[in-house]
Amino acid sequence: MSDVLAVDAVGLTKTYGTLTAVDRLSLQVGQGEVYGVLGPNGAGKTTFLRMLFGLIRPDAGTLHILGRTWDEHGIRALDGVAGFIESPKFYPGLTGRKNLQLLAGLDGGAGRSRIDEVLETVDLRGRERDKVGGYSFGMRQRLGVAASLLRDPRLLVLDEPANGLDPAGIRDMRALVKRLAGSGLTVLLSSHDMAEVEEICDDVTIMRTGAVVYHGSIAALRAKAPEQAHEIHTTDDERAALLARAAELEVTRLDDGLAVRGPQPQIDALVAQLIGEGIALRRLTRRETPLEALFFMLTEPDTDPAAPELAITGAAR
Ligand SMILES: Nc1ncnc2c1ncn2[C@@H]1O[C@H](COP(=O)(O)OP(=O)(O)OP(=O)(O)O)[C@@H](O)[C@H]1O
Repeated sequence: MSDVLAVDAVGLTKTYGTLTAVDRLSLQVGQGEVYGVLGPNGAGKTTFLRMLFGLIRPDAGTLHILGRTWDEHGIRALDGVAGFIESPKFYPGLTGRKNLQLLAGLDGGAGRSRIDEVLETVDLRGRERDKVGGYSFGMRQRLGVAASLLRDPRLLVLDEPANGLDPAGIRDMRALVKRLAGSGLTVLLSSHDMAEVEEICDDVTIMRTGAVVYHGSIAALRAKAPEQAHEIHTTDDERAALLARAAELEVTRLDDGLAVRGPQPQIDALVAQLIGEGIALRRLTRRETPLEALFFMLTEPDTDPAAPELAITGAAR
């Protein structure tokens, strides 16, 4: 595999008036990696991808894509790159296959011979002769991936590919991205969903209001995550809270019930103790996963990502 980075952004900045949509973003994606750019709405993910696709120009910073830059290479900066921003657009009155034929033609025709193969890859064989207007949203997203694959890219860029899909659509899209990643393709995807990035990506950059609050591997992020929190509802939440605190669990009173955070064996012991004390357990459910909890800590407006307990800011590679 070549040493050239798939994406090498340094100090990338984009402002709109007084708003800094992307603030000195630096990130490096190696070839063969599956890289997530994660952040809540408005974090600057799409703005970054727009700069990557040359749809807008950065105000500052440099961006190399497979070793090329927009300034030096123009549209050739996208050689070997494919993907889509927001949702892919197709002619609804034409079939999936016809749409792909048209796109392959626009791209110089090279992809025509790949149409069957890419339809197979995205699981649309059997539906390729149906009009796209009758496709589900998930099928259209997968057709968008098929259209990207026609170019036989080395780098696939996907902007929130599972956004707006139903649970089955999300499952299919994640499985597709994982299959593509497993084939050695470099994938850069944006998402607001920690669980999605955790499932698919090796490395992640987490953004909040334009700035990077974490860079690094999912494994390193996981090591920083707090313990799993559970929500418990009992016949006596007051006493249950006292017992949980005595067991050195972190306790938060909710409008209804308690949130307790701590190691699983201590939670198990608490449950046994509650029952021993004659307090019935009405419900015990897991709250957000530890990584989701960490994501909220890093990105919610009222938290300070530089706080010592979150001391992972600037862990850039
Ligand atoms: N053309 C524009 N003009 C003015 N402000 C813009 C423009 N494009 C983006 N912004 C602002 O830049 C910020 C970052 O937007 P961006 O779309 O990149 O965020 P995002 O992380 O992709 O979020 P979302 O998931 O909501 O799309 C937002 O505050 C947005 O309102």
